[in-house]
Amino acid sequence: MIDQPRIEAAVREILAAIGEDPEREGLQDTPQRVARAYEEMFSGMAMEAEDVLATTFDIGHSEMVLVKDIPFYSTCEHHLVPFHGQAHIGYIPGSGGRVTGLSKLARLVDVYAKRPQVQERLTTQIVDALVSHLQAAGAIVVLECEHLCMSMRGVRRPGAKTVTSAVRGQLHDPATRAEAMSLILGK
Ligand SMILES: Nc1nc2c(ncn2[C@@H]2O[C@H](COP(=O)(O)OP(=O)(O)OP(=O)(O)O)[C@@H](O)[C@H]2O)c(=O)[nH]1
Ligand SMILES: [Zn+2]
Repeated sequence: MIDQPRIEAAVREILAAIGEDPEREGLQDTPQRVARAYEEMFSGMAMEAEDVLATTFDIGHSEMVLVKDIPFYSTCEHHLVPFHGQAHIGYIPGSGGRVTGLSKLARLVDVYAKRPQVQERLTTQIVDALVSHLQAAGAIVVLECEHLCMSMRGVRRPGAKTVTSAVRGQLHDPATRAEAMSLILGK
């Protein structure tokens, strides 16, 4: 649980610091709104990957499962502004052939995306969770993101895409990796 009164006090302070009047009508409820928004944006702080991946099915499928174009939003830990994009997640079930529900892969993204993040760590945390908690024999995660800290401020390059990838286990095999990448890129 995040400390809502503390966020509210901090937001009031920021508003005053930029020269605003936190008591003017339009801003009176803003600290509470921001606190509620942060509760959602940082909800991953209270979630564990193992809980999300606890539901598994033994359907004897030992080939790659890939869910692509999973939209997500995260928060850049350097500037506390959003970065967002699409996640592509593939894994090869472990020797028991256990797979998880497809929606759980999108939930797994949120466990780590809904925290202050950098894209590289988000990528490796997702891929490592598939190995640790789903016992996947191989896993690949590719993230394609736009960082608002690069678009709306600073270097101001809207549209620039950052692509990160991480592979584990059997996905190190060049042919398997190439198959995954062609499935991901074959839009
Ligand atoms: N590697 C990596 N860098 C990121 C990510 N998100 C933001 N950044 C970068 O973090 C860097 C922070 O650089 P600093 O020089 O400390 O901060 P800054 O003065 O605000 O930098 P500018 O954004 O260039 O104005 C910037 O280059 C951002 O583009 C990310 O997910 N991964
Ligand atoms: Zn940033």
